[in-house]
Amino acid sequence: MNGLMEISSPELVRQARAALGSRNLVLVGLMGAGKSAIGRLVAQALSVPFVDADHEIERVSRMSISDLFARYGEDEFRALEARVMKRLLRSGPRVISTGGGAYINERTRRHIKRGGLTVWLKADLDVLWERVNKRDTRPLLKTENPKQTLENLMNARYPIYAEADLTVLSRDVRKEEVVEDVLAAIASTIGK
Ligand SMILES: Nc1ncnc2c1ncn2[C@@H]1O[C@H](COP(=O)(O)OP(=O)(O)OP(=O)(O)O)[C@@H](O)[C@H]1O
Ligand SMILES: O=C(O)C1=C[C@@H](O)[C@@H](O)[C@H](O)C1
Ligand SMILES: [Mg+2]
Repeated sequence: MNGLMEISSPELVRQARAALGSRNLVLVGLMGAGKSAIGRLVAQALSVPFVDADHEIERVSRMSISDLFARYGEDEFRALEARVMKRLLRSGPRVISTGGGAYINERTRRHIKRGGLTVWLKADLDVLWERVNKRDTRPLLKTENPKQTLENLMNARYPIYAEADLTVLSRDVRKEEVVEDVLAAIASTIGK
């Protein structure tokens, strides 16, 4: 979906935009949750800039995420991710879609908590699997049983994603519906 999205309620957009103020909206969650796809649409609805942290990491390193993992390993990737996130969080408002492991890393999570309003896009295993099994660009899923790996990641990570300020269910419905749920969740923080 690349065209302009139909948001049913301009009032909802207005409330969400007012609630966000100058903060960054930071989307967290597992691979396939829709952080990139939904984040782009939420930014468009709110008329604020959108940044995808994975793309930003690829841009500054001039390498793909897969190559970064293969050449330098996960620890180096996480250190780079933490630096990029810290910089992205310095000014707002914008919508920042994180990589799936960003919020799990303690250092990066600290930066995020300081600099943004966080939304966990939560999805169940089958929805995630349906979405991620079409591409093999995710280094952590290059295992013998990637669906099992995804389930293990869910079990390990869901308690940490649950620390996010807001949770929205990313389910098998039109993206616009999930976008509206995100806007409603942001709007609900007004005055808090
Ligand atoms: N509500 C939805 N309905 C249908 N498809 C969706 C929905 N949300 C996301 N998708 C699709 O699922 C796929 C994965 O989504 P996306 O790339 O946004 O996930 P992500 O959370 O950014 O994952 P990663 O952490 O790997 O970057 C994309 O092809 C996207 O278009
Ligand atoms: O869940 C994860 O740890 C990752 C998710 C992707 O967004 C990338 O940031 C990378 O593949 C690692
Ligand atoms: Mg993404």
